[in-house]
Amino acid sequence: MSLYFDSVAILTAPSSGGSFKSRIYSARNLRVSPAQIYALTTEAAKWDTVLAEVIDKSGILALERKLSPLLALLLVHDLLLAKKGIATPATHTLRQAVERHKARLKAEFTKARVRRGCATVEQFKAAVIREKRLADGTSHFVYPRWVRVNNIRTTLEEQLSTTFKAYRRVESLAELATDEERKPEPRLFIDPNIPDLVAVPFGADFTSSPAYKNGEIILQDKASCFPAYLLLGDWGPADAWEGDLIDGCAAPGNKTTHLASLLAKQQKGKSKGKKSNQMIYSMDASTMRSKTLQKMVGLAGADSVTVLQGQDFLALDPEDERFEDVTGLLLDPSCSGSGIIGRDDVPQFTLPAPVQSKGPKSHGKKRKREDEEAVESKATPGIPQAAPTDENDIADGTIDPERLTKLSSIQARIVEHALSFPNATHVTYSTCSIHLIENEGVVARILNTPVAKERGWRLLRRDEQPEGLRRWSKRGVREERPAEGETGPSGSVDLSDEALNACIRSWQGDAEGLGGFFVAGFVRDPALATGVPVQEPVKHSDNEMAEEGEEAVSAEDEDDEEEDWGGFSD
Ligand SMILES: C[S@@+](CC[C@H](N)C(=O)[O-])C[C@H]1O[C@@H](n2cnc3c(N)ncnc32)[C@H](O)[C@@H]1O
Repeated sequence: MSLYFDSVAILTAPSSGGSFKSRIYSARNLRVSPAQIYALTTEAAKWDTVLAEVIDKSGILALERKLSPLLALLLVHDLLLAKKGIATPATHTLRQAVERHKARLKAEFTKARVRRGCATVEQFKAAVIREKRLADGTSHFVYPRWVRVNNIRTTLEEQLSTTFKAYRRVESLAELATDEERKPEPRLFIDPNIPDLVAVPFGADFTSSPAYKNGEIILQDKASCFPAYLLLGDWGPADAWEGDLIDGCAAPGNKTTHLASLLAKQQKGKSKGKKSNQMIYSMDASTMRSKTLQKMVGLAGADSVTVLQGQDFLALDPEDERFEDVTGLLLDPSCSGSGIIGRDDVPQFTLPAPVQSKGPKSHGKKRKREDEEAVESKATPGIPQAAPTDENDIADGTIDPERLTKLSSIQARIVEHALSFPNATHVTYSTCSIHLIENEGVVARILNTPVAKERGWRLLRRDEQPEGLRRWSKRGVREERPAEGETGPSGSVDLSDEALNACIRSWQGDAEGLGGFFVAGFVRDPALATGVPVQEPVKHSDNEMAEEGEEAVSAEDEDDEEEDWGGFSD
């Protein structure tokens, strides 16, 4: 019974953030393999509505008082749908409690299938998934696999005729939705906003394809491609980007290699033989994650990139002569990761109705039964650790307000530091967070800094953005409030409509197939510069950014910073 008791314990434990899978894999005191628990819980979640219906109609909860609704659902799932049936010895009392009613349960399952007009279990499964998606309003969701073509090694045209040769081109993301009745047909959608980006059905696996192994294609979400495109955008071979670049928070390297790919495309059209010596300085404060960055840069063939392993961006001296030609900086610092799909994705089950109590006595009995069930397992979900290949390094995605405030202070400090590079003209700031305090809040704060005013930094307006992003409609927001009945950060920000329109957002759960993301671009406008000199910047120590495994936020000096910023109204 360990599989079922441990699964119940994991499913009913209070949420500690992080993806469901990583919580299982880092759980303590499991008596069965995490893979077994993950397989059972995710499969049973697909069938929950039908299993609840079958259990209710068969009335077994009233007859078998030892079974709780969730335990019954998991056991009945395996009885009806697992190849080997219930995974316990045949003599176990709870297995017997379910198997005693096998004929009745099977009959109810068959009736449920026939009622939906399905001839096979596969058709039934597809129908149930459709039914559930319609019921919870997610029928229009498509989360595809996004694939970026690396212009250093290949071109989109070349990939369309090789890696994607067998793929049929479709005209909308919705056409990529997988119908679980049959194996997904290879289909491909060319993204209209980001050049050289395609989407394919989620199940597509490229990890063993030559194009992936040779760094010709890179698996990178669409929103994660916004920052590099916003920075280097539509500059053409005739007027290619001038100057060097810095990616200050770069591991595992998706945006660095995207910058390199965009530069390579601009260079390709330039006069032959004229080799560019443009540099991209790419760094990460984490030594371990820097190794992944170095590997990814090598695989992408990005010779223009110099990796500064373990380098804290805040400790970089803007006056260092190595950086005197730096004109553009991309900053994608650590954030809460609240926009990442898969955070806190614990399956929510529709359960069979519990047995009605007949007065206070039987209520007491039910409580006792649940308590007994809880002590059957000592399993506790773990706090997941971020892998070096995760774009965001904050592992659990929890939204403690104090932590968000600290994160936003560090984020603002990082962007402020970028604005102080003497020849910088363009800077982008991005997060994969949905929270105002880490996004528009940081922007408001930055625009009010002495360095922004003295040097004439302002937001890159929507009408100045690269063509593909100008057409992107999701823009900055002025206010954040938790949904009714939920708790979470709230606040508002004092930015003009033009400034909010300059900020780019994406959200989980709409038809765009993305997670939550934010990016804003800053440009230096000499006409706005006050010229009032900025005071000597505060020196930051090299180890302000902690190594992996530790808090990525330093709390020092936070109070001083909060004083001169009045961005949030509550
Ligand atoms: C969101 S991830 C970056 C993802 C990366 N831009 C990509 O696209 O693959 C944030 C990274 O910033 C690094 N980081 C945080 N603070 C830093 C600092 N002060 N200097 C350099 N790196 C920092 C973290 O170690 C982490 O790897």
